[in-house]
Amino acid sequence: MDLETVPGVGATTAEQLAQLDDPERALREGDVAAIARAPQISDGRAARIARGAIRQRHDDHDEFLQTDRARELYQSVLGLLQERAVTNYAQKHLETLYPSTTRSRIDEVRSFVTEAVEREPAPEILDALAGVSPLESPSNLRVRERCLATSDAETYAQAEQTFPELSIELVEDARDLSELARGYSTVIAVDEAFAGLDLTGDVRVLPDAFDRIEEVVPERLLTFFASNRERLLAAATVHEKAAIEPPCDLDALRDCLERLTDEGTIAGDDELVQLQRALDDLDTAVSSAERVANDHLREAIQEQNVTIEGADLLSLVEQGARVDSLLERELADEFTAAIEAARSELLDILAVDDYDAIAERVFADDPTFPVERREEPVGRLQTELTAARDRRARRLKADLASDLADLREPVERLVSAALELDVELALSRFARDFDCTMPVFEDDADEVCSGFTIAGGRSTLLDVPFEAVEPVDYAVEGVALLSGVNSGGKTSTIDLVGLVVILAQMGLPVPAEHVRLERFDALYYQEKNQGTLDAGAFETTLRSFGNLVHGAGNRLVLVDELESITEPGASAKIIAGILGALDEQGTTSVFVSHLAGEIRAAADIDVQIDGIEAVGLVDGELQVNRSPVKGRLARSTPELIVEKLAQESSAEGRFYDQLLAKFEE
Ligand SMILES: Nc1ncnc2c1ncn2[C@@H]1O[C@H](COP(=O)(O)OP(=O)(O)OP(=O)(O)O)[C@@H](O)[C@H]1O
Repeated sequence: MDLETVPGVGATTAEQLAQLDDPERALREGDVAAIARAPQISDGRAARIARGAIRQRHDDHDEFLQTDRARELYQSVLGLLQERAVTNYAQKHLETLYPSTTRSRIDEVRSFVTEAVEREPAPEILDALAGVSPLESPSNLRVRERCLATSDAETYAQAEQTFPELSIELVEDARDLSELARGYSTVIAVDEAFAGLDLTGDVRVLPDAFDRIEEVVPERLLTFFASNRERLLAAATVHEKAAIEPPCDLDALRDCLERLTDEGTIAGDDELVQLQRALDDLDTAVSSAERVANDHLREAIQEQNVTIEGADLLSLVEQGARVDSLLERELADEFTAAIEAARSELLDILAVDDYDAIAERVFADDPTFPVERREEPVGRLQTELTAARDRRARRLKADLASDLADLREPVERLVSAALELDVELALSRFARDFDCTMPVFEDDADEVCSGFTIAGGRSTLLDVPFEAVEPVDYAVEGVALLSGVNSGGKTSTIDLVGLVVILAQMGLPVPAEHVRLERFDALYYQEKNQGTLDAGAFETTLRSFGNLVHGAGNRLVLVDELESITEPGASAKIIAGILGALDEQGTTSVFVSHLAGEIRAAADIDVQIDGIEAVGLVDGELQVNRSPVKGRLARSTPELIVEKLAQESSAEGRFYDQLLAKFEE
């Protein structure tokens, strides 16, 4: 795949993307999190690139959202979806959902969503998802006790690429290798030519080292699993709680993780622990053994009455004989017992098998007081224990790395599946929280409909809790004016229309009992202006409508109180003209207006007027029927208040009757 063919990806971005492990997969699957891992690519940019790749796949090049308000509605929808995702990954992935004009893209998402909404968003799954995130490969791993050696410059360069964790050394002959073996615990020679040579030190000749990466650097796998432990365990729990078939044996995975420390070394091996402990305790164990022997001897000497014959005393004094010989003669048994006690103390503390012979040599059989260690056997013990520990650790690491190698690829799928589930659950939660249903597109249905029909629609964007939102029925084919009392819900109704159409064209379910619509090419939503525009701004707004009425295709146009841009008389004429042009094009349009009557009067066409009516005034509060009534110009709030005053029998009754009659003219 040529990355530069993706819309929005130039030469520099293509280079940045090429540094990913598998950029084609990331683009194909819309994996925003992976794309964002490329250098210099922000999350927002990654989402745009992923959307570009999807658009390219569906040959979907038209922008559906044509105005700021349309884009704002889309962002609100996205926000509601993202709030329902647990992982950062899913939040970003949801940004690849956009309102599309192509049937293949809408159908693709619809089939994904149809399955997703069946998923039960159980709290224990959501809890487990909190611990899942994409797997990471630790980048700063260094293994210092091992090196790789070659005599070939090309192999050297290749080794540097393949084994960034190891030092790579250039050598000429066996002597160089043996020299290296003094500085490293293990030297891995990769040239065939070194096989069969007499090499000293731990030098392994592995000409196929490049195919045995796990064996050469088992630490790479071990640290990968150690640093991703929590994510892997969480992803495993997600699979169990959601009853999804895992791509690997989860017990085997857990068992492997238990054999690893957080640093990527071996955990839970008794023998290794014993060897390490013996090494750590060696010095204190020897000191403790010395103390045992000397305490024993001190006690024995204190209790002893030594009778020295004159000849012996003379010999001691004249020949400079040491007290040792006296000790040997008089306290031989006690000395033997003291040395035995010291040896057994040492072995008890070290608690490792197979080292008795060396440990026994730590204390000499020749009687001395005080008893002191011999450094040579202590040093031997140190060397032998270290070698045994390293041997054991190496073997266990190799065994574990070989078990982990089988899990390396499945765990990627394990985590991906958990993250994808989060995307699905976000959609499922959205559909459940807002009682959504799948909309029906005109081109899916037997009966052709144009425009839209919403039954029992409830906006998710209102300033009241969703449970308190009153359902709205509204259908428009062609152009319509929407009239209604102040605060009756006119803006909220066209918001609902915009919201429903955006969701439907994203391929998502909509918050309504039933929705039918045509597949629109674009959404123009002109929000209400705050106050009259100056001449320049007025001209710009008019120009935007000029462009709109010249375009072609099935567009949806929603406009809120356009009359506020200029004086009422002129507004009514302008709106009537725009409606006429839109009607000619067959565009579906809803214009919210307080001047619906005046506009109809100025229009050349028979414009449909719908009305959001107040059904009465209770304690000064308007009671509103939120569903626009077809073909009815809604009475305004002032008219309702005048009517109420006229009905109340009062001295001014006649005055209010006359006022009311003015409204009915
Ligand atoms: N379907 C509904 N269910 C419950 N409350 C609603 C509904 N529609 C609107 N409302 C309430 O009515 C308020 C006013 O709605 P909205 O702004 O849409 O009215 P409007 O007719 O456009 O007002 P204006 O004539 O002042 O522009 C909303 O803020 C909301 O609290």
